[in-house]
Amino acid sequence: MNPAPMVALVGNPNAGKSALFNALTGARQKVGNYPGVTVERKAGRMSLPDGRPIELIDLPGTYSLEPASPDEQVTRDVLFGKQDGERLPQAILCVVDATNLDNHLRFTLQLIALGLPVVVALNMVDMAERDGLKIDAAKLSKELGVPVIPTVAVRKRGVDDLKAAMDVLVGDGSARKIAAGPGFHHEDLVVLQRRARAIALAATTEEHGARKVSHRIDSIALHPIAGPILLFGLMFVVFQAVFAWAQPPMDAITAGFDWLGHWVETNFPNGFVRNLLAEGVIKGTGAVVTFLPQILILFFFILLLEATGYMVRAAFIMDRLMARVGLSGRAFIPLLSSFACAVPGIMATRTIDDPKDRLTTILIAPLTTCSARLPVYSMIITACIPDRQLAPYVGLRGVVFFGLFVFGIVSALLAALILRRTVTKGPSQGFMMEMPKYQMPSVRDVGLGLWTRALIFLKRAGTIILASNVILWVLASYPVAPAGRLQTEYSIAGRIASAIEVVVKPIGFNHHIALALPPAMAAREVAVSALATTYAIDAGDDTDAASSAVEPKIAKDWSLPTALAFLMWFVFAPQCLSTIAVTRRETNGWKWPAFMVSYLFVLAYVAAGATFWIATWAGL
Ligand SMILES: Nc1nc2c(ncn2[C@@H]2O[C@H](COP(=O)(O)OP(=O)(O)OP(=O)(O)O)[C@@H](O)[C@H]2O)c(=O)[nH]1
Ligand SMILES: [Mg+2]
Repeated sequence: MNPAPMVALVGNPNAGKSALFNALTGARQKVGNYPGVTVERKAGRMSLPDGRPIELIDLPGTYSLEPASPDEQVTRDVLFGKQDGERLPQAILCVVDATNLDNHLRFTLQLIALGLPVVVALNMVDMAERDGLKIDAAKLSKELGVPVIPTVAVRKRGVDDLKAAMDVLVGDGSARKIAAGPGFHHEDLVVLQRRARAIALAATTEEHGARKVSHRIDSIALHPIAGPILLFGLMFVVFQAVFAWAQPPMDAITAGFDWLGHWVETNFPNGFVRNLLAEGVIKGTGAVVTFLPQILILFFFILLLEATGYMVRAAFIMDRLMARVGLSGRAFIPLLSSFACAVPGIMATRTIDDPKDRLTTILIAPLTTCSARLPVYSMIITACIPDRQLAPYVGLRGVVFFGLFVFGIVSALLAALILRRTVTKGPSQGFMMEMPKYQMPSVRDVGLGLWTRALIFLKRAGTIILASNVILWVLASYPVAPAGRLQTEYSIAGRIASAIEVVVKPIGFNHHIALALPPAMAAREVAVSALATTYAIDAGDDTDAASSAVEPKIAKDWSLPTALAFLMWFVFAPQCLSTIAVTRRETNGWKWPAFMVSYLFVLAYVAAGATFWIATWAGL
């Protein structure tokens, strides 16, 4: 049997390719209202009206066929069948943004010139209508010489027509060969742009100036003074909300796990299984899962800001600052993704064309506050910072939390500044990013985004966090301590921790922290579950200590300087194996991950130590 014909989705960034891919295949690829969301090729299956299957490939957006950055290279390689073991696409589904026709058509003309069958999805016609633009698809089709189908990818409008057009296009299934490589010269591009503009003009039948909405919002959002104030204010509100709204659901989750732990303790016979379940599994994982509401609230806001198109404005505002430390403006989006997790953040650096710009961004990505740090920060803040209102709707905990995020950003910028003058020296480039249109966020996209985040988090809790914690529990429970000796000191893990303690004592760390640090290399949240578990082991059958909440134990056991030093450690330390692995993959070797791990550990040690000694000296 012949393999299903392959059709590649190609177009400028932010044209709606992934949204269309989702509409056609039922997949759940990430869509976002900024260029550079997709950085990898993703395949999916769709079927034509007669049931024949098509392999559809979603690709990173690109402005032309001359690749500038690694993600654009992916698109080019697929189009020319250059990827290993890859066949040539049978046809191209070119997605253009109806509100930005002349720019997008230039690339369409290049694609058509390749000689493969092309169908154009004239996407975002709803936005064009909103802007008072009317485009004659039939006329556009005549000018271009290929079928043009108006679509609204997010509402699945035009999908059936598109399938019908693709049916004709893939026809008998015999692939044509691409005639020549893209030998476009600069003059050609100018000619091409002129033709694109002429075609766009001819096909636009009506235009009345309603594009003012975006302009009016931007006159504030991009204002040199009002813009940064707005950005700062928005972020401030977000972090307040994380603490203000999350408490009731967090209490409910804690109560649920406490109930479960209690149930296990009363219904299982005393022994290995009961203790493993109660201390290692339920208290440990429970302590981490409790933070789900905070993570979801944070992402709710991030997703809203992404979907509306505001994030690119934020990038624009930050650009001056970023340029000063030698970062490319394009580094903003990867750094923003790093707030979720440094792994997709480092992958998103593929949109940066300059290799040294890209390397710098990879090296500082672990400094932005990823969501795995949130449970650690939140645990310490709840344990050590009183729940005080500084002003109506302004809580102290939210302010400290916000401060830690800002501190992460400032550290990343400082690190970039130093790296750019030493290890990754080179000229840096200015900002070049299209401003997307403002959009009302769709409930479905935001809901789906939250759902994905929740699944990622719960999956981590159920796999890597659970596994690390079970291993820790076993190592911390055996050999059983004789009467009078503390279990978490006598056990195997306890002895390893005592060795580590020698190194970390000078920066104020105690035995429990030394126990938690090695397993937290697997994932930062393990620091929380490990503390919950080791405190549970020490409490033994003491039912007063039965709650899985760790915060009261920390509040009782740790001095404030120790807690602050622990926080500082987590701002800097490269406590994450996946980040190291992805850095190795993206930089093709061990040199840069090794460098990254060393500089971050040194920074973590120095920062934690300085914090501890200054706090002690200040009498905290
Ligand atoms: N109103 C409207 N919005 C759309 C339409 N198609 C896509 N969008 C929105 O446009 C934005 C970009 O969509 P994506 O599918 O991520 O764009 P992309 O072409 O895959 O972008 P890259 O992966 O960055 O190249 C998202 O916010 C979508 O929700 C449409 O037809 N109408
Ligand atoms: Mg995409």
